[in-house]
Amino acid sequence: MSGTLYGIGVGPGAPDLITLRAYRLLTAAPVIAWPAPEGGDSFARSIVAGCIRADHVEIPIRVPMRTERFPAAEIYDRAAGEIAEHLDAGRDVAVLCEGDPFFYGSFMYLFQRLSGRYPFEIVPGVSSVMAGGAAIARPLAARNEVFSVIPAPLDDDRIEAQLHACEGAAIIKVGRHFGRIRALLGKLGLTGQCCYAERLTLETQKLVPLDAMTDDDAAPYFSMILVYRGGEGWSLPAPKR
Ligand SMILES: C[C@@]1(CC(=O)O)C2=NC(=C\c3[nH]c(c(CCC(=O)O)c3CC(=O)O)Cc3[nH]c(c(CC(=O)O)c3CCC(=O)O)/C=C3\N/C(=C\2)[C@@H](CCC(=O)O)[C@]3(C)CC(=O)O)/[C@H]1CCC(=O)O
Ligand SMILES: C[S@@+](CC[C@H](N)C(=O)[O-])C[C@H]1O[C@@H](n2cnc3c(N)ncnc32)[C@H](O)[C@@H]1O
Repeated sequence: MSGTLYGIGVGPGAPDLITLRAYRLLTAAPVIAWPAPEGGDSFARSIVAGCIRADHVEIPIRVPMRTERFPAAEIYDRAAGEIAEHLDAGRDVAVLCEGDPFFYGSFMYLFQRLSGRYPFEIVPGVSSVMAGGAAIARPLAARNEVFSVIPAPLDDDRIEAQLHACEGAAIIKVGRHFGRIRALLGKLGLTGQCCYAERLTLETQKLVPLDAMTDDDAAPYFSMILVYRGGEGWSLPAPKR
């Protein structure tokens, strides 16, 4: 009998924000696969490093984080082949993903390649966006408000149109797009209603009102800008720095 493919959300960063199910499955699986950038450590693996044992077989999946799909597609093909060998031998494989696996996560590309052939289970994780609302102590959406998730690599026109159509938003994948996005939010008169949130739930978490930053400030990839226009007059507590 073949093994089961697990897509495991490990949460936004704090090791105790993984679910009981994620913990149970990843400690029971003999094989663990995790994504990482081409030249750096795996954030997903670092979140659960305390649960990984010497007898776990580990499969690193080094993904070129580029806008063109072709290089990543080849890596996913190869990783799917390696995972399939374990599944064929009856071994379960847990694929780690920071946050939730089906929310802008690389697990979906392995799922596409393997789910037709093997039993699978997807374990939802606490997404970074949910950690964002908790960190700024502000409900992300209420009543009939529309909350949007907007990827920063989109062009300004698309982002502006999305912002016009919602009361609240999380602009994710900020990284090198920070200056452009802050300038756009300024043009739209929204800077005063935004909070910049970096490395949420980690010791190094940073929360800064966007109007306390300049367009020249730098942001790492693991950052987002929360935009809040709706709600019923909640006030933003002084952020921890
Ligand atoms: C092109 C670009 C933007 C875009 O999304 O368009 C992009 N990643 C960029 C940068 C970047 N990404 C990461 C770092 C390291 C940060 C650090 O370590 O400090 C950096 C910074 C850097 O490299 O400079 C880490 C990372 N990325 C993802 C995860 C989670 C996961 O894998 O689940 C993790 C954590 C993995 C871990 O656990 O460590 C996931 C995705 N990133 C993707 C693309 C898709 C995969 C590619 C594909 O399949 O084509 C996918 C699956 C998203 C999707 O498909 O929605 C953008 C290019 C630059 C730009 O434009 O700014
Ligand atoms: C490729 S998406 C993956 C999202 C992830 N699957 C989730 O459910 O949160 C990566 C983006 O999520 C956001 N992100 C993930 N973890 C974060 C954290 N700990 N703090 C701030 N933003 C984070 C950033 O905007 C980052 O660019």
